[in-house]
Amino acid sequence: MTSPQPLTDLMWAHWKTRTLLAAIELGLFAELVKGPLTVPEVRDRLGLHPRPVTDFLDALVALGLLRRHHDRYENAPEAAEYLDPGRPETYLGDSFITQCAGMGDDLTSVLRTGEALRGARDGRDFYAAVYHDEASVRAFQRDMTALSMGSARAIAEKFPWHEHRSLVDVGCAEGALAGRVLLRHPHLNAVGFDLPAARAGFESYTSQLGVADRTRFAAGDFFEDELPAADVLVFGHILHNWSEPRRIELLRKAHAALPPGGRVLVYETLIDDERRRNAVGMILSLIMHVEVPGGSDYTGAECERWLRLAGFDKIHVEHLDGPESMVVGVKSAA
Ligand SMILES: C[S@@+](CC[C@H](N)C(=O)[O-])C[C@H]1O[C@@H](n2cnc3c(N)ncnc32)[C@H](O)[C@@H]1O
Repeated sequence: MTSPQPLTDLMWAHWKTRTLLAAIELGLFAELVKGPLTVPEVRDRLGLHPRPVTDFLDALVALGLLRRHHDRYENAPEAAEYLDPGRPETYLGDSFITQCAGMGDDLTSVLRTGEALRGARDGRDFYAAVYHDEASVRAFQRDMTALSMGSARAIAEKFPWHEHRSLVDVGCAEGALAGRVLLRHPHLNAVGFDLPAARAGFESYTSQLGVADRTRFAAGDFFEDELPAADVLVFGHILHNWSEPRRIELLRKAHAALPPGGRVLVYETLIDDERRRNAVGMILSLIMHVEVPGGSDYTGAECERWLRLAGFDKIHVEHLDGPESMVVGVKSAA
């Protein structure tokens, strides 16, 4: 006899996420930022029905998202840092709404038809659709910042930045990676390279962080234009948007833009080489199939092969944070 628990765990995992989504949609965490509240206060402020509200709040306590002292509820530290919309630098609430509410409903049809959401044919269609106005560009960028923050902090610590003076964050979005690294390493300068629509977000984010005097935004299309030169070129969550030949093309461009001794750094939700353990990596790969045909996540070994084809050596793979890892390669002197 086997236990049904691996299956029922998945069912409860869905409900745990659903409960969190309801709290985000209702504005609960934002309300608790103002101070601890009792059940009747939460009920009144959010306009909730009295019957389910105590179970709702205590379920969030059990999930570790709220804390209860006597009859008052407050945000747990993780909720205070990542679910407070007043902290856009780390806010993950919008990511939960875009990643979890509704989008996965299309997975079955994508698996049947191979057609991506909104009929996108490749990453270009995807970004053209997502960047339809300034507000949606900013929402996408904030999402990226929140999702990449763990990796950005880990890269600021683990990469040998003291050996280099400059970096280009290729497909920088708001510049979360460049911002974190520059805050930690005052000797560095950075260029954020992205489509023109990303400029306003990048410039506002880096000036909020106080690193604008050491950053510059370069507008361009990484398939049409050369990449700016620097000691280190970073690709964060870039390669998984594109087909394999496109990935190799970008890495070859990076090789051309680096000086001898320069490094390329690819960070991504890398799938483990055996394709057995990093479920998040494989699920994110499914999300790529939903969003952009040709897009998918990949293993460290696959990335290492592309880096070698592009001319890099001394390649290593290193874990960063949660399900994310980086692959680093060196451009050796000819
Ligand atoms: C998935 S986001 C990753 C953002 C950031 N590197 C991170 O890890 O959070 C991909 C980025 O690539 C940019 N991008 C997409 N197509 C591009 C192109 N053809 N040329 C330059 N940037 C592009 C997008 O605008 C977006 O900012």
